[in-house]
Amino acid sequence: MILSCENLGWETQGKQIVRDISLTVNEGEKLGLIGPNGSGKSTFLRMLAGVRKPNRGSVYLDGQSMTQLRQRDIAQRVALVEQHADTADRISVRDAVELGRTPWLSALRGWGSQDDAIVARALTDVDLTGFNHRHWHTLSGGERQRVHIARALAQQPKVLLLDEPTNHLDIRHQLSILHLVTRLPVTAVIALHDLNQAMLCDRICVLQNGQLRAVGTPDEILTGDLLGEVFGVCAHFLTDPADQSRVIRFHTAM
Ligand SMILES: Nc1ncnc2c1ncn2[C@@H]1O[C@H](COP(=O)(O)OP(=O)(O)OP(=O)(O)O)[C@@H](O)[C@H]1O
Repeated sequence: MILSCENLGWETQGKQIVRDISLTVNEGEKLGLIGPNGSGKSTFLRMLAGVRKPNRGSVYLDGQSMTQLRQRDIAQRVALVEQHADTADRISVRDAVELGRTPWLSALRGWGSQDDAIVARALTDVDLTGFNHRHWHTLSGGERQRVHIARALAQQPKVLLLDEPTNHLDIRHQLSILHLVTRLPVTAVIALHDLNQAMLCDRICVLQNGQLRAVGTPDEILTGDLLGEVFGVCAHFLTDPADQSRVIRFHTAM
């Protein structure tokens, strides 16, 4: 599914938080979303998900404006994992992930064995097999993060929007979630603070003060000049002898 937006903007209290963003994310593409704290990444993702109504511009799914789609139609197509997502205390892990199936259920189409299999698969994908009956409030931060990702996977969306999906995870789970997402047959936008992880994406989009500063391949975008201008750091590029990939080391700017 192609996700696009035109002249997207949101302002509050007279302050323009996201301004005039036009962008197309191609079918199956993984787009990394980077930018300093407060640059508008979460706000932009929420508008792409249809959760925050833009003040200006529109979001399109395969060319159809989101405003023409019912909430249920959007939920069958788009899943969002928010940065500080919470859920009711008494819910079990299994129940939380089953919520991902809600957009697909109706009076005519009740819960079936196929839904059980999808939920079980989602739990396996995030390495939470055996957590079915654990209560949400007993989970660690990283386990909660993985439950939210499993809920989004169980939704079987065509567009997956992830807001810093790795921020609570240990390094093994960071890598496994990123590799899982990059292999999924979905169009994805992933907000990331780890710029080395952002290099796994097909393209990277840089936000600065709510504006689209640049978009392109990791090699085009992650240059010393741009990182200096946007993040105010000095970047040095090394080569990993294991696979010849580029690694960025950061230093405070003088
Ligand atoms: N409801 C709101 N009312 C007032 N200001 C808001 C609101 N939502 C967001 N902002 C402001 O808009 C700016 C962008 O916020 P946003 O959360 O989108 O940034 P971000 O790039 O995701 O930041 P971070 O990297 O810190 O997560 C911030 O300065 C934030 O304080």
